[in-house]
Amino acid sequence: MPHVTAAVLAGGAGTRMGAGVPKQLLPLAGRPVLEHAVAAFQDAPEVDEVLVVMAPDHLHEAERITAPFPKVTAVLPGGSTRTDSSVAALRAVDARPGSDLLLLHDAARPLVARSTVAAAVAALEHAGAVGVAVPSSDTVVRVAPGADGAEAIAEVPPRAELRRMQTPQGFRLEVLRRAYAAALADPDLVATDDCGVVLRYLPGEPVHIVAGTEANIKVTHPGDVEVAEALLRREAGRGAGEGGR
Ligand SMILES: Nc1ccn([C@@H]2O[C@H](COP(=O)(O)OP(=O)(O)OP(=O)(O)O)[C@@H](O)[C@H]2O)c(=O)n1
Ligand SMILES: C[C@](O)(CO)[C@H](O)COP(=O)(O)O
Repeated sequence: MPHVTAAVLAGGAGTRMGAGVPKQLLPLAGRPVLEHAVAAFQDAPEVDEVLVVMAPDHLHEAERITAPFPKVTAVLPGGSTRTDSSVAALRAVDARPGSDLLLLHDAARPLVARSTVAAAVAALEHAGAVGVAVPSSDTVVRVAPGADGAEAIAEVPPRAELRRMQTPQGFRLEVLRRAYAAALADPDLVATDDCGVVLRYLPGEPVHIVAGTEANIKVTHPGDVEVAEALLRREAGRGAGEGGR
């Protein structure tokens, strides 16, 4: 059996939320957002170990929140971008040989389903990289400045080919290691997720997709915690196990 490490990325500042504290520390149904995300991996039988990558000024809060979770083996300081925090997780795993698979998950996605974690790990039996995604119900367009300089539609990609990426995103360690070795040598590296890093820097490496759930939202803007609370209540109403949580 492969050794699976999940890294919960909680190194962000929550600027868009504007709460005065990082959004992963905000209460969601009585527990911090971060605790929900960590609990999802603690409860996942496929996961052996959990690392938490926390905003450097809030390491002690993360240590306190995660202390009851026996799978949490380290709380590490994050970097200034999400990519830097992913690299911090990768380096920590690399420094302790024994891991085969690494799942990178946004702490800001506290409603990740157990079935999603299981599907991501299962896909790594045959794939080097896997992302979780859902179809888009909106039409998604690419924009560019028009002739008058104002934003205009430049392209309407076929919606059936589009997916919205979520986390966790999972990798065989040697794949993520090679991808980031190339990425970090690129002075123009800009990435919004880790599957994108593999796709760009290891073009021969297929990145598989498994279906996510609509409930796996990323708490990002004011009001999202209330949405997450409503989703949690709905999942609780469906009963444990049903609805995937
Ligand atoms: N330097 C960073 C930035 C982000 N993250 C984490 O990556 C996830 C997704 O990032 P995002 O939603 O952008 O979180 P923030 O960076 O906190 O939000 P904002 O951009 O509004 O400041 C979050 O769990 C966040 O804590 C991280 O570990 N390290
Ligand atoms: C990784 C991610 O959650 C996939 O949708 C997303 O790209 C993170 O973006 P953010 O700007 O760091 O929230």
